[in-house]
Parts: sequence; C-alpha cells; structure tokens
Amino acid sequence: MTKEQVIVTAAQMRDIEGRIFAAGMPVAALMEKVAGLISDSFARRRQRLQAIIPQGQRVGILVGPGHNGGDALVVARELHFRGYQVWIYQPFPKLKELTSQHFQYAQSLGIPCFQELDKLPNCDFLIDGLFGFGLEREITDTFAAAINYFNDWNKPIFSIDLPSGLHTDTGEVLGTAIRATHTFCLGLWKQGLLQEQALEYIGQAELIDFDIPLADIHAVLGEVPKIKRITKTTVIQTLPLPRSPITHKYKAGHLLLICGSKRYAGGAILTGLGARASGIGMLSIAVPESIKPLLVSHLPEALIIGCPETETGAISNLELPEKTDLSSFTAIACGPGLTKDATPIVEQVINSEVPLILDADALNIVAQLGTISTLQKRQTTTVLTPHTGEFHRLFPDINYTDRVKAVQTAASQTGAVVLLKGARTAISNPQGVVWINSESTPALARGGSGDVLTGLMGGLLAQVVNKQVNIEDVVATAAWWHSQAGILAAAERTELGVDAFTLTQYLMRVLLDI
Ligand SMILES: NC(=O)C1=CN([C@@H]2O[C@H](COP(=O)(O)OP(=O)(O)OC[C@H]3O[C@@H](n4cnc5c(N)ncnc54)[C@H](O)[C@@H]3O)[C@@H](O)[C@H]2O)[C@H](O)CC1
Ligand SMILES: [K+]
Repeated sequence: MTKEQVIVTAAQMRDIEGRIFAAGMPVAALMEKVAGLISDSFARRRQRLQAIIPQGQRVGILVGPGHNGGDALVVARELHFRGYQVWIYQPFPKLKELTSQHFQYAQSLGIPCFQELDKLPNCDFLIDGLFGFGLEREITDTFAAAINYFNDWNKPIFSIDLPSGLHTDTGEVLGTAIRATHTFCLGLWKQGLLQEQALEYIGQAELIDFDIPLADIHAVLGEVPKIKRITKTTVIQTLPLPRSPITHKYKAGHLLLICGSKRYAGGAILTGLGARASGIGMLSIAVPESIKPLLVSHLPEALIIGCPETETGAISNLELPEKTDLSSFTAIACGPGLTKDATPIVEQVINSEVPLILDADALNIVAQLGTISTLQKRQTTTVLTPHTGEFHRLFPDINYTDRVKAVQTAASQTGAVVLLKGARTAISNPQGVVWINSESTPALARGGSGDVLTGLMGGLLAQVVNKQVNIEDVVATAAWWHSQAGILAAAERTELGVDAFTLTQYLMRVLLDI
C-alpha cells in the first residue's frame, strides 16, 4: 500500500494525527512542517502561475478559527518573508490557541489584517484556510457571505486541505463552499475529495505528504485499508503482464461477449474493440445473425456467432457452436446494445456458473426481473457496471450521493462487485472493499465509451479470473486503463475529440507508459 492509495474520513484523519501527537510530535511543529510544504509547493507553482498571472504577487489569506486557519497563517508568514504582498482576512471572534498565537505574530510583522470584506485590498491569489476537516456543520451568515464574496472575485484560490465548506467525507457542500483552483490535500486523501459532487469545487488536487508513519495509518485503517484510490501500483500487479514466453491463445482467456441488436450494431463493435485491446487470447461474440457480417468486418480475429433473432432484431436464442456451451468460456460480458427484448438470454447467463459482467440493457433487464432475487442465485463472480441511471433502476432505495456507501450497499445486497460509473468511478466488493478511480476526463462522457469499458473489462477478467486475483482489483484496473486512455486521447485531441472508436485506439498507448 502507498500513501497515494489511502483515503480517510475526518474521524480517521483525526485519529491518525492524534497518534502522531501522542507519540510526541508537537501540534505546532506539525503545523510548521505542513505549512512549510504548502509554501514550497505554492512557490514552485508560482513559477508556472507567473506565466498566467504576471502582475504582482499580492496574496489574500483567508483565516478560519481552527488549525486550518493556523496552517494559513504560517503560510502567510512564510510568503511574507519570501516577498509576497500578503494581507489577512480573519472575521472570527474566537480562535484556537495555536491559531491565535500565529495571528498575533502575523500582526506583529505588520501584515495587514481585516475583519470586514469591504475593506479588503485587491490581490492576485487567495489562500483558503477557513475550514479543513474540522468543519462540523453548515456554514451560515458572515462566513457564508464571505465565501460567496470570494467566489465572486474570480481570483485563483488555493485551498488548504479541503475547499472550505465541503464535507470531508461525502464531499457535500455545507451551505456554501469555496470554488478552489487548486487544493493542497494534507497528509492523506480525504474521502470527500473523491466524491463526484465535490469535483467542481476542488480544482486541481495535490497531496502534500507530511511523512505520516505507515504504522499510524495501519493502526487506524487496518493492515489493508478498505477504501483506496486506484493507482498504477494496483494496475501493474493486476495486468497479465509480462506474458509467459510459452503461453498460447487458449491460455490467454476465452471471452464470450453477448451484445448488439439490429438497432444497436455499433455497441457490439465497440464492445468487441474494447475486448480486443485487452489482449484476450480467444474472443467470441454472440450477436443477432443479421449483424454478423458487420462484426466480422470489424473484428476478423474474433469468432462471431450469428444467433436467431426476434422480429425486433434482438438475440432470441444463444446458438453456440457445436460441442460448446457457456462453460466453455472463462468469462462472459453481456449487455451493450442488447435491447430489453433479450431477457431470456440474460436469464440464461445469470443461471450459468461462468464469471459474468452485466452492463447496459442486461442491467435494465435484471432491474425488471428484480435485482436482488435474480442475482442472489449466483454463486460465482458477478460484476455490475451501471451508470447512475442504471444504478437507480437496479437499486431504487439506495441514495447515491455518497457513492462510496452506495456501491458498498449494492455490492453487499447482491453479492456482486459493483462499479458505479462517473467522473469518480467507485467500485465495491460484497465485503465493502472500495476502489475509487480518482483520475478521469469529461471526454469520456459520450455514447459508446461504456461499451468499450465492458469489452476491455471482460477481456481482462477472462485472462486473470483463474489466477489468484481479487475481482475488484481487475474491475478497478479496467476502469483505470479506460480513463487513462481517455485522458491521453483528450490531451492529443481535446475533450471533444474522444469518440468511443478513437478511445479504443488509445487503450494500448496507456500500457506503454506504465
Ligand atoms: N489536527 C491538527 O492539529 C492539525 C490539523 N491540521 C490542519 O487543521 C485542520 C483541522 O483543524 P481543526 O481545528 O480540527 O478544524 P478546522 O481548522 O477545519 O476548523 C474548524 C473550526 O471551525 C469551527 N467550525 C466548524 N464548523 C463551523 C461552521 N459551520 N461555522 C463556523 N465555525 C465552524 C470548529 O469549531 C473548528 O474550531 C486540518 O484541515 C488541517 O488544515 C494541520 O495540517 C496539522 C495539525
Ligand atoms: K480550507
């Protein structure tokens, strides 16, 4: 485990810091260390920012009543000595002792301090030290008015630990919140910063590591923390690389995709291209007979199985090649483009013993059949990959604003690994172990990119399912791979240039860089 993977709640951070203080680290010393690291990072960033904001170096420091404010005051002092023109806004009647001492010292240095908004000078940047993980309740009155006032200034705002006003664990806005350009998250990633609803407030997030001993992290979070960020470390451990020099196509997995319809042939092609990019040894794709020629032309290496179809052009019956049945495959991925007329097919794969990924229309069909009753029958690997709409249809009683809790609940109810798609995709296994994909791109918000993920994930699962891997690690690796390809493509083609087919062409590029 690396610190970049760890995610904490406010309570866990308080416990971890409490252990550090109990071991003898003075709070004031930690505050000095943290604020020094922030000032260094800010100064390094200034070189880059100077290009964007060349004029002056006037910094407004927003100081809250707790140690977040204390951090900000130490940063104010350090930037003052580094030649910035610093002023302080501190409207609180009562400050914590350490914060109060730093405030007093800043005033003794002649740093202008203000209590009223209308007296504030102009500035080039703001540093937000109003609230950190100690925010306990909704921000109201003067403090809410101040936050809204600073948001309206449209200046770059650097938030310390969290944008003030965000709930540390859920990322919810408590009344109002600073819209940060950049967030310096202190020590360990706070869970709220990885929640979708926080994204528009965080700006670019950076972890300021202040050498928290791993022993203290394990003491509070356990040997293997339950909730982690997906990083390259996980991916490298999970990918079927390097390949054995003596492997052959039958040892590199045999995936069956069941997808497509006369109406949605493209979904089947994109799913197939995603699977191809996974490196899968053998790929079979069951589609309605009428679109078989299309698939063959796009995926000559795949075995395309033309199935009987309903009059609406959906698969009516899985007509597998002779001497094969579902157990001939190491994994099945089912759903993209199926339409809701393929219910018997979905029931058939659910009743099989084969590791199974359900996506798109397969999920809508499961929702219609009754999610829990349908899936509880299965005793083998099942993965669900809903977007929020499909998630709501599958689990109408689960509130998904806190996406971590939502996927944990859905996974424990169904016994499946559940991936909830979004800007911060969350994945849980039935035991509540959660991965969060903390890097993605809005470029992926397009029809078809989910089909690519299903194929990629199916191909990866088919290659590793018989090895000692955690299924949630495989799902997390596919999600990371998929979003990194989107990020790479967007960097070269802008966020408007990543159609699903293009995305499939970037998947392999990602692995070249790890
Ligand atoms: N734990 C430590 O000693 C260190 C923490 N670090 C930094 O400090 C904050 C956590 O500090 P804490 O004092 O616990 O809380 P905050 O600074 O976030 O401030 C909360 C403060 O404000 C009061 N409060 C809470 N909600 C409201 C509200 N809605 N309206 C008004 N006032 C409110 C509450 O009573 C607290 O006193 C952490 O984020 C780090 O930035 C250091 O980095 C290391 C030492
Ligand atoms: K803050």
